[in-house]
Amino acid sequence: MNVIETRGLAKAYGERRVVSDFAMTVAAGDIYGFVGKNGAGKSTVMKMICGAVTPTAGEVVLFGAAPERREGRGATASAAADQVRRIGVLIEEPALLPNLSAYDNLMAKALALGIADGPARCEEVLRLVGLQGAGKRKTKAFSLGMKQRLGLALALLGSPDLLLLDEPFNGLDPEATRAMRNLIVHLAETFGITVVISSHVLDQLDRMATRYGVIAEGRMVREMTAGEVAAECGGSLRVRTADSPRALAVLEEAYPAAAFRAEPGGTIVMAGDFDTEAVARTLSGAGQVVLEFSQDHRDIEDYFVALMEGGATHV
Ligand SMILES: Nc1ncnc2c1ncn2[C@@H]1O[C@H](COP(=O)(O)OP(=O)(O)OP(=O)(O)O)[C@@H](O)[C@H]1O
Repeated sequence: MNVIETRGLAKAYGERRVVSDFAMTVAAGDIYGFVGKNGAGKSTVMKMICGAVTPTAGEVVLFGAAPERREGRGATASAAADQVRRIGVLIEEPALLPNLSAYDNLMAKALALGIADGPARCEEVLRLVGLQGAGKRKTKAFSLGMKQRLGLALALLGSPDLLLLDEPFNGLDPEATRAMRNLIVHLAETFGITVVISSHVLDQLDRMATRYGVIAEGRMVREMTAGEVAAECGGSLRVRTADSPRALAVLEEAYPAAAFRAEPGGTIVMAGDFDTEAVARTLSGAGQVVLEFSQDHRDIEDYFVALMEGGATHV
């Protein structure tokens, strides 16, 4: 089931279009890395998904059904509210009451949400985010990392099925970043929560995301699985020999699991990272004269920057 599907989503502020014809699909259980340059429109999209910003055009289908389709037009507003209640949101800095303790901040929201077992739930989410020892402290004394964790606790209070996290690693040191990442993965794996994370910290996303969406100038450039990113980022070996069809046959036999592509001009491209000497030995052992040989390494940063710039994406 798709937890989020946006169709033709658009937002303009006055004359300025910041999101246009935006199509995004997030499946249940995804940890979806939402990637784009500053100002590309990530926060605006997330705010439209959770109902904080009204789209200029298009629709957001949540949990497999647009409210009016599921409930009939009369009940649209309450159905939409039900859907929004299933979303936990951490967008920008969490709005904390500085003179209240972490626990009281949580209790204030628990009361507003009408959560039945408020005190127990507040203790539970404090424990989940590793703040059980700091519940009584006023939040004005919290470090940025603690504030972010408390923001996540607030987002978790209503037991959401979907978490929208906008730059959750912002301002965190490496240790706090790792703790936040482990926590997000734990939440996804233990409770089956679907997570959308916008972040510039690509190496963190690389360790957790199962799917990606890349936004540039308010438009979806591409969505892909982590496997596709790995395959496309994993580098490639380019080989040109005097007898390309024969060399291809030799390599396919020697590397049955590898993916090959033959380019015009006789160059063979093997997707992945290889022991170049072993490949060269295989070819020369089969009597093939190697004319050109190069290993191309791409990293995830280069790959996403190219996508965000609208550049080439293939090996
Ligand atoms: N309320 C608003 N009024 C006018 N313009 C806005 C408003 N909110 C956002 N924008 C503009 O919309 C564009 C997209 O902003 P948005 O915050 O969605 O981008 P982003 O990808 O989240 O960027 P960042 O990575 O810097 O957070 C920006 O140019 C921003 O200035």
